[in-house]
Amino acid sequence: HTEPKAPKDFVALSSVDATIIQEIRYFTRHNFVGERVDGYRQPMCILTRPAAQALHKAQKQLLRRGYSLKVYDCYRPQRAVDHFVRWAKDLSDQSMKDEFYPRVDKTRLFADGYIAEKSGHSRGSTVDLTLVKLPAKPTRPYRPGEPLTPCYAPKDQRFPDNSVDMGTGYDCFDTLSHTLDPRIQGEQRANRLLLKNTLENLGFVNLAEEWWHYTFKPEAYPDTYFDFPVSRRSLTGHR
Ligand SMILES: C[C@@H](N)C(=O)N[C@H](C)C(=O)O
Ligand SMILES: [Zn+2]
Repeated sequence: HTEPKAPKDFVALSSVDATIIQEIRYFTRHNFVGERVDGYRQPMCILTRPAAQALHKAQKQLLRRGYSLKVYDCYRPQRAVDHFVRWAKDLSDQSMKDEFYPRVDKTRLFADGYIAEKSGHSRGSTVDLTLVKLPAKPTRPYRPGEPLTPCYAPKDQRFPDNSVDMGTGYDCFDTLSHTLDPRIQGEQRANRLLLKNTLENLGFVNLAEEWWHYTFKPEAYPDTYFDFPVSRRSLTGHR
């Protein structure tokens, strides 16, 4: 049967900037759901062209300072958000709590602003990302069932990530992930601010609850929630 296609101003980020590192977590089982999320057919970053071009500008500035961007999530189909909603209603499934939301009750994740039922990601101009100091270290895959460590533990105890220390891991649903949380100081705060200042200068707006979440403004599709799958095919022969 036919899946919806992306409008033609959506692009693969790799075609605009091949140097930006991609670790698409919802394609893997290493995320708060603990399984591949609906609609992620390939581990790729799709965005509206203006958002991708703005990330390319940010990357050029950061490379000069010895850093690279690394994206964890970009365009997110509505069916993926619906998967999050279904997962959130199933209180018997807390398999990833010990890493991703140890101190937040699962019933609070939407009310506390960590996950949205209508997400900016589905509009195509929102991205979750971090900084990697170059040269990037290799990473190891997550092994389903491995012991989990809280995402706010000291960096050397958290699940290994070749990113700089932002004070918490990605998708750490905790007040410590609030971008300007006063408990985050020193190098961790400086890292958050380097990402924030670089991106805000180029037109991105941060979500105060999450140091990793940015929307490029003005949005090409401020009120359309797309549902084409994350795959090369969604971009071929598109409208
Ligand atoms: C789930 C997390 N990565 C995220 O993107 N949260 C915001 C609030 C969203 O779902 O749009
Ligand atoms: Zn996000």
